[in-house]
Amino acid sequence: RRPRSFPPGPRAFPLVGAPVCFSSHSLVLCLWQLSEKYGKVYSLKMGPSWTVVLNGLSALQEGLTKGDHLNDRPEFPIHSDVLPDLDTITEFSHFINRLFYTHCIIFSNGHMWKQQRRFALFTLKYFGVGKKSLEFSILDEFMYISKEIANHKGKPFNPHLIMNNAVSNIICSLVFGHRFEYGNEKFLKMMKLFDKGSQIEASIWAQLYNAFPVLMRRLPGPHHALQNIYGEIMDLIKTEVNQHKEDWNPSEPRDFIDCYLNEIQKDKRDDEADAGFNEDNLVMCGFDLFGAGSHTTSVTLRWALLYMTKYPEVQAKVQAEIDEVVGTSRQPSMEDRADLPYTDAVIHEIQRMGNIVPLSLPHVTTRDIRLGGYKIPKGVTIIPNLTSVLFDKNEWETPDAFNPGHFLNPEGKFVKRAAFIPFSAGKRVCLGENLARMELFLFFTSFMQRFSFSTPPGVEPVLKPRFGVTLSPPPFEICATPRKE
Ligand code: HEM
Repeated sequence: RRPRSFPPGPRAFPLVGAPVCFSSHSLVLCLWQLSEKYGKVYSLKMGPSWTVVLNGLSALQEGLTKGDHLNDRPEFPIHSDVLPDLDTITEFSHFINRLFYTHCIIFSNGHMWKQQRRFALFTLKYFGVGKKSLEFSILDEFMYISKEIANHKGKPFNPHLIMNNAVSNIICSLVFGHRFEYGNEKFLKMMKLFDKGSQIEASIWAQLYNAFPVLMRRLPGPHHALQNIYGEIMDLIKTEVNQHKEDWNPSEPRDFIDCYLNEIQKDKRDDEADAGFNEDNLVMCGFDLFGAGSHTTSVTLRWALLYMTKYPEVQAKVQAEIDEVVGTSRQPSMEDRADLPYTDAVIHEIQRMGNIVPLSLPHVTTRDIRLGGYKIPKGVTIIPNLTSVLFDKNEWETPDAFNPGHFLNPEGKFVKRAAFIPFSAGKRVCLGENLARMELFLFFTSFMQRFSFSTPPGVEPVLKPRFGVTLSPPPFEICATPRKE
């Protein structure tokens, strides 16, 4: 039964909750449509637990940006509860499995989360997010993928792997201090494991596990493979940590791992700190940065290419602007952004329409609170429905159409929009927002400067998203024609 003074919502059935929202394909649509019936703040039962969904900019702002009562994450049994197969995993994986996800950035809470997040933000900034050094790494990486793309000689190819490789290498440079050749065995293994892991996380098995852990623990299925997959990724990161320790010089940190090793020493000296800086959490932080940072940016870049094939007139306008401002004799730089308002608007519109993290990540109430006039008790899961803001007809002139004009004033200057929140908002806003924005701008402008993209002859671009860990484009092939130097 719905608790008294709780927000309204669809009828809940015993055990299953609101079954209408159980199919992953329609979950985003379903949650959005329910707001038309029940209002901006409504509740529903997902499996056996109550969830409150926030819709529209003002409800999200009220929930996420005022106070710290929504700063925590709920616990997911699939992360913390699946028992490892002790015979097939290493000792280290076993240790990780027991602690799984309790102490890293994305799913940690309280003091630990604050310290780890603050450190990660500081370190990403130190190694160049927003600075020239990282800009060079991104532009350098573009030269590698540009060669790969040129090798296809205008023939159709699937850009999925190329985008993944490029973006993952940027995280590798920051965390490990080096990039990998695309054919490197270890790199390929890591990409494959992350792919497999996110497929399971996005499957109905994971949803069922989180809803009915006691039952799913006893039933066979792919959900049991997750811990081994993640254990293997952790082992790969651990190898990098061990290599770093061999020639680590505390006064000259080379990357995220070196800085974290320094922090571990500081934490050991300070008995009071208890901020969780230890080697296991270092590995988990690395895992989080890869997990959250590679797939998201790579999916957005794939949307970008797909939208450019769908709207060749927009592509031509972007290319004309880049030709005029940057020319062809040098690579684009972040300093060009202010002079490329149309290109910037197109990137923002791709992110709005791509809507890759449609329901953000879940939060949980840390105490009894009032939201939208309703009383919500401590411990209730909150879903910030970003889709309801990114497609709100009261916020956008043409919410369902691809229209870069949403981000341009009548003089053609770029304008910020409060309802542009693909990275969410508040204290738990995406930690990699600045990095992602840099990557998207530099990769996209470089693509447009060097190539023209089109669909293979006779093929129409399909923009219907696939629901997984993110909303991603369906697999597609593309032709890249080099532009004149
Ligand atoms: C286009 C690219 C990206 C999008 C759209 C995106 C979106 C998001 C969203 C919606 C959240 C949840 C925020 C919330 O809970 O309210 C999030 C969290 C997070 N993102 Fe991103 N993200 C992107 C790229 C990145 C990158 C490149 C990194 C790598 C550094 C990253 C690291 C993280 C982390 C660590 C969190 C968890 C933050 C926390 O719990 O404190 N993201 N992201």
